[in-house]
Amino acid sequence: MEMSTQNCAVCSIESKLKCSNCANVFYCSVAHQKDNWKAHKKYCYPIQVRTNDLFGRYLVASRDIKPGEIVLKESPLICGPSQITPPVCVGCLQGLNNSLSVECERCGWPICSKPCQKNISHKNECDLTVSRGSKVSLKQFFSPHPTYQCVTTLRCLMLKETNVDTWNKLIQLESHCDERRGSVLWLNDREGVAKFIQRFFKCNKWTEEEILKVAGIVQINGHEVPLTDPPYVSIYYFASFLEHACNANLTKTFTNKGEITLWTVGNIKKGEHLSICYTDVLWGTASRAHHLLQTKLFNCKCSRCEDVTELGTNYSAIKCNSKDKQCDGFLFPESLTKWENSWRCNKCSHNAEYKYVANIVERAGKDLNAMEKGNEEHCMKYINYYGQWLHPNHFYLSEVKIALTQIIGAGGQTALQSVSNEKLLLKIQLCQELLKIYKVLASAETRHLGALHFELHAGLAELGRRGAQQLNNSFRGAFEESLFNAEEAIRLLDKEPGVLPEGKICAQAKVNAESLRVVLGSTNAIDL
Ligand SMILES: C[S@@+](CC[C@H](N)C(=O)[O-])C[C@H]1O[C@@H](n2cnc3c(N)ncnc32)[C@H](O)[C@@H]1O
Repeated sequence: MEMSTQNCAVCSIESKLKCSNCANVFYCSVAHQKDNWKAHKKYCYPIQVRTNDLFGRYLVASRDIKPGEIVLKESPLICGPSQITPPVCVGCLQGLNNSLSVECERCGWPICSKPCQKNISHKNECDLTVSRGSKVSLKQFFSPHPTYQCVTTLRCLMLKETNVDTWNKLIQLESHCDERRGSVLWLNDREGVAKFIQRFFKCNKWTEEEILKVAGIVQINGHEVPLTDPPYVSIYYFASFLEHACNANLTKTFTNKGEITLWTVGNIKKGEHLSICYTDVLWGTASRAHHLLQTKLFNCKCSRCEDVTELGTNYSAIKCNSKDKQCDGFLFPESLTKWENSWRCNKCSHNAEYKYVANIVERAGKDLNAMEKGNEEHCMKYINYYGQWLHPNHFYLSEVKIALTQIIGAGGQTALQSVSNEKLLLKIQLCQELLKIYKVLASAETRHLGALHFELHAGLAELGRRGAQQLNNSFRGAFEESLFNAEEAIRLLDKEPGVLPEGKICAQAKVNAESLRVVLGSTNAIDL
């Protein structure tokens, strides 16, 4: 990382001119800035690496950053299959099935088609399998296959021989190898990755310790990339220094080529910590905390985790079960650190045993898992039933409500036309309620927010159409609001790659917004 300096990056003369994009590098003249551009552009981002005891290395903004700005865009150091995955093509990493699979002629690893055999990233496991003396033979494609557990770690280990520069970057990253030792994940890595590599490839190139360190680097720094189904894993260099916050200030997207792009939704001040969310923002605090501790080995102390009401949204709250039936309060954990202790009502101070809370949450979770998510009737039943115990904003109810916003009128504008008025208004109301919650909880979660804005836009456009048919004057307002929401969807989803559903939603929103502008007779098109 280039350090902030007052000396010209080319001739070392003291200088006040600094690169306006990254604010990290100084030049004595425009000529020297131009001379250095080729070398500098790889690092020209408004970020600086800092270190403290709590986070280890982390990134801060090196200047004020405006909404929509790209803060970092970089190619991966390495890509490979997820550790737990059914067999995927070892070339392009796409999912396979019995009819879409051939074997690499040299090593037998499954590929989707002959050209993938020559994919350079496959050469690692291919060469090692050839020197092992017998081919891989995989016959089932539906459940996670143990042989795949080692592939990405193996590809990282091979960098030491094949690409020393990349290896030197990778090996600097956090592995938590000491803290992980003895944990369930570490024991699994020892058997399924370290011992497996040594046994399967009949190879002693690396010690168990070396393999476990690299397996740790993959687990701590790997990003799940949704460009394939199932997603694959990539490790990036600078992006690995980003700290986690459940209400992060950066949005992460991937380009069609697999680069990571990190950008801002709101304003960020110079010196402010830059963060992404390592876990699922739709989960309640207890699940997020558990996941972060198990997989990334830290306790999150962000403002959302430090508040049992989750920033006033009551996202984990349960209805009070006091004998006094009049109480319309909600139960929250008494202790921030121990959600398994008793819960207390925010109105009548009634104390509920954790057993009572756990029982409701467990049942609601199991029923949600077992439920057919695309079924409108099941979703309605779930909301009515669990609405008896859970806060209306509770994470399980919110998840089902998100599904409902997509199910009602699914299939485009013509499908929405056959939806009853009551259902149409429900779709609109749910979108508005959910947007209110998630703008507070996770304002950088642009995929969810963008999709909700799109559904709201669609609902309002249909409301406008019905109003116009009945010569009801309110239709113009509905169309205007619909256009606003289409524009919001575009703003939030514009950096999504075209291959992902969100990229397709964005493309549709652009078409719809144009039609709405025509309907409204507006010529003041916004910048897209
Ligand atoms: C992807 S790495 C981030 C870079 C890392 N700090 C380093 O020095 O390489 C993830 C690790 O950073 C630390 N970390 C990230 N966010 C944190 C947070 N909000 N609180 C405490 N530790 C955090 C944890 O040790 C976590 O396992």
